[in-house]
Amino acid sequence: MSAQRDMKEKSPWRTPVTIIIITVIGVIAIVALVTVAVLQNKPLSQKYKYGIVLDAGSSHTALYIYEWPAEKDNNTGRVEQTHSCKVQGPGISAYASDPWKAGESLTDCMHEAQQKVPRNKHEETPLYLGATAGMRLLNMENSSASDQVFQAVEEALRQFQFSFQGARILSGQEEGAFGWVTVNYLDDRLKQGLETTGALDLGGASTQISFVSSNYDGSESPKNSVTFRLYGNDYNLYTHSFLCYGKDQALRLTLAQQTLSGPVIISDPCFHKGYTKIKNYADLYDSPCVSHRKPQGAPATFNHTGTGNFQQCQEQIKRIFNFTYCKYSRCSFNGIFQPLVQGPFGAFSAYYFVMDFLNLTDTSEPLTEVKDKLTKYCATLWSEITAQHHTVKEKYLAEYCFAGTYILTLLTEGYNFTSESYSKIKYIKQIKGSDAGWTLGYMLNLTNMIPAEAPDSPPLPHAGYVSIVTIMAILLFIVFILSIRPLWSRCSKQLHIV
Ligand SMILES: Nc1ccn([C@@H]2O[C@H](COP(=O)(O)OP(=O)(O)OP(=O)(O)O)[C@@H](O)[C@H]2O)c(=O)n1
Ligand SMILES: [Ca+2]
Repeated sequence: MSAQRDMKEKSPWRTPVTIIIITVIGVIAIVALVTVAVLQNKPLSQKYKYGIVLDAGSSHTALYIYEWPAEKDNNTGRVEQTHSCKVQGPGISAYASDPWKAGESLTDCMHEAQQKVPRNKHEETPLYLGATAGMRLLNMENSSASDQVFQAVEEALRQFQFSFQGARILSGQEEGAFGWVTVNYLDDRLKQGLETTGALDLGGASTQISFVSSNYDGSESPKNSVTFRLYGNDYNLYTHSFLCYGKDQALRLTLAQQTLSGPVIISDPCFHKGYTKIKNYADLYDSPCVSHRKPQGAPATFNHTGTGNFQQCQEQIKRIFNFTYCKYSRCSFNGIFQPLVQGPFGAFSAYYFVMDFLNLTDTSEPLTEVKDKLTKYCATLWSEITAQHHTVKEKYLAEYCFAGTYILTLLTEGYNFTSESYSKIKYIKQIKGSDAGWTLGYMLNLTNMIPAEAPDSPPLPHAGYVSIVTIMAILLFIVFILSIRPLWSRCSKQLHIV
């Protein structure tokens, strides 16, 4: 008996030290359990991924850097633009006769990108170049020149450590559709399945309109229809890109119809009174948008003189749209199908630059008032305009009367926006810090960042999961304490005996 008692008393499980150790281990285990629960799905340190897109537009090239958390969480609109760089000089299509310069022009912005993307991420960062209407026109006019420009650009981009994914011309459909994806992604409309926003993009050489129309299924004009399945929602998008109807080419079209007989002086209502400049016929007609209309036997130059009259300018601009034929139920212009515009719209690129300059971005202002203001602006003498805006590039400055009039005419006559639907347009440059344009949508698509189906939502939100594990841990702790209580009381009795 006494030997047995001796053994019991000497058992290591019965010493106060052992009991304290067990208690501490128990507490540590429970704390660890709760910590694991709290950190579940949350990385210890936030790591980022990067993507670079070069937008090789007709008038200029811009580089955009995007950043997103590396964790596989594609369920929120979390890709953000962290940096942009405007390439000095014209768009790459202007280097047709000197292709290597097109490549060289990109290097400054590429060096900037090297600085902005962390060094250890360069190799894994995809780099894309997408070209739009300027290269579309060059490709139509001289495909070998366009190939050479691409070769030069690719060679230049391969010099960098980034993961170069190629340079190509986007179709007008892609340009329109990706602009729409960008706007709706940044507005968090796709993930939540909200009513979408239409996209209006005005470039230098082409212009795009894209929107979802509830009473259009895409069958009437399949080439104007793009279908997407994003986050579990189906979208049937109407989109069209009008080549030659960007701001610069539309100006050529408008001027070309005033120079049919090859006059020496052109009195242009879209330019300010007092504006006068000698221009070359060869330059005006140096574009496939107008080259076929070059007047025979025209002199080398003409004197481009402004008369500053909004009403007459609008008349001239209307004539570049053809409304005479339409084989569909309804058309915008030039025989292109378009359902009635519907819902809110975001208007960006030159829509924004121009209307922002003219202080006409407030679309709650009635259209009649917008027209009145533009009438006054166009009627202002050129000398006054240059005096008021001496910091603005003269080429841009001379064209704002035309550009503003063109925008209003394109929207109301071309796309059939009414006073009411015009008020649903928002002129935008950026949404939540990222530029509106096709580049973000293009990258999201190429990196598969937008899933077709909504991500499986966990049965409980993260907070709910943490609460349940915490409650269970507390219960476990109470049970544990209760179970070691007899040991504690026996232990303290022993201490009393001693
Ligand atoms: N502050 C500015 C900047 C640009 N522009 C005009 O805006 C047009 C260019 O718009 P942009 O969206 O940059 O065109 P690109 O992308 O170069 O052309 P595209 O999309 O047709 O390829 C040009 O006509 C340019 O004169 C302007 O009026 N004011
Ligand atoms: Ca563009």
